[in-house]
Amino acid sequence: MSRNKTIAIIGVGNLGGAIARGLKDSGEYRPQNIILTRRHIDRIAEFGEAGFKIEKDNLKAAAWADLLIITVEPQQMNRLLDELAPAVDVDRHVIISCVTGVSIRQIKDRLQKEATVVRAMPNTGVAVRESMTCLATEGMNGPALRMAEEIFSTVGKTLIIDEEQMAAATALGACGVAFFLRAIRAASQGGIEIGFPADKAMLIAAQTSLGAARLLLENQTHPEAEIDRVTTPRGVTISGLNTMEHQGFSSAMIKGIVTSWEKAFRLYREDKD
Ligand SMILES: NC(=O)C1=CN([C@@H]2O[C@H](COP(=O)(O)OP(=O)(O)OC[C@H]3O[C@@H](n4cnc5c(N)ncnc54)[C@H](OP(=O)(O)O)[C@@H]3O)[C@@H](O)[C@H]2O)C=CC1
Ligand SMILES: O=C(O)[C@@H]1CCC=N1
Repeated sequence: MSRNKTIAIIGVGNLGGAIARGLKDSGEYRPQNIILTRRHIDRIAEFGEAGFKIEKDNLKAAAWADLLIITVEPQQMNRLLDELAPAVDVDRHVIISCVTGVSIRQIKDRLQKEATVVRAMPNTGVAVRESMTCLATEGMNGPALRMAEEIFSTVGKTLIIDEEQMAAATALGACGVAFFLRAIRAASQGGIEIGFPADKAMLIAAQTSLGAARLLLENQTHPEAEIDRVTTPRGVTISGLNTMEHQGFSSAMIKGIVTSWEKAFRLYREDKD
């Protein structure tokens, strides 16, 4: 359904660039059908060389594309929506906003149009087609939601949620990449301290975390069930785990996620730049 559509990714920074790479690598979307915008267009020249269209003018991009994937910062959203409003055709365009903390209602109010809007919360795993993308829409937008689901399913897993859960999806899924990477970094630092060179410590830590995640996803088990299989009685794992818990490991992760969730409600401010 979406494969023959033209797609604009508006505001190509870290996330927009990751989405572009993932869509191209999926083989399902041709870069010639994807236009990328940002104001400093020289910074996305590499995408032009990779076959994508690149454009400084958001209005031209919107006129060319059927689907508008928005990836600007929350504080940049109002200015962008004001600029885009004249080009948004409610009968043609589907807007997919990846912007944290800006509701569908706020987007439509700023556009002053009853546009079709889907919210998406992917993560930078899209670049390697391993994103966890939460999607939400409202009312009668089923076809648009299915289109968004189709797009993001080519770059990872998708889950449809209520819009009220978007801030939670941001903290757990989108910020989560950074949280788990920090855990991997800490593990590799431990590995260095007990004798591995940095590159080998990182390989062991990263591959081990990949295996741990796949155990959960493929066996559909609870982490504690998998942990029980690692913790040999009187063994070394349980001693390490208990020491980590005494130091507040689970508590730190939970408190960090709650802090990010709380902040997601406060990000949308008037025009930063
Ligand atoms: N990074 C992540 O992992 C995730 C981010 N998000 C959300 O995605 C959004 C983008 O995040 P992120 O990629 O990290 O941020 P970045 O700052 O890296 O990207 C934003 C990009 O938007 C461009 N931009 C700003 N205003 C305009 C405009 N008017 N027209 C065209 N381009 C514009 C900027 O480039 P220039 O200044 O050159 O125009 C910049 O490259 C945020 O809302 C964030 O909350 C959601 C999930 C995950
Ligand atoms: O840090 C941020 O605000 C964005 C939202 C989720 C991931 N990055």
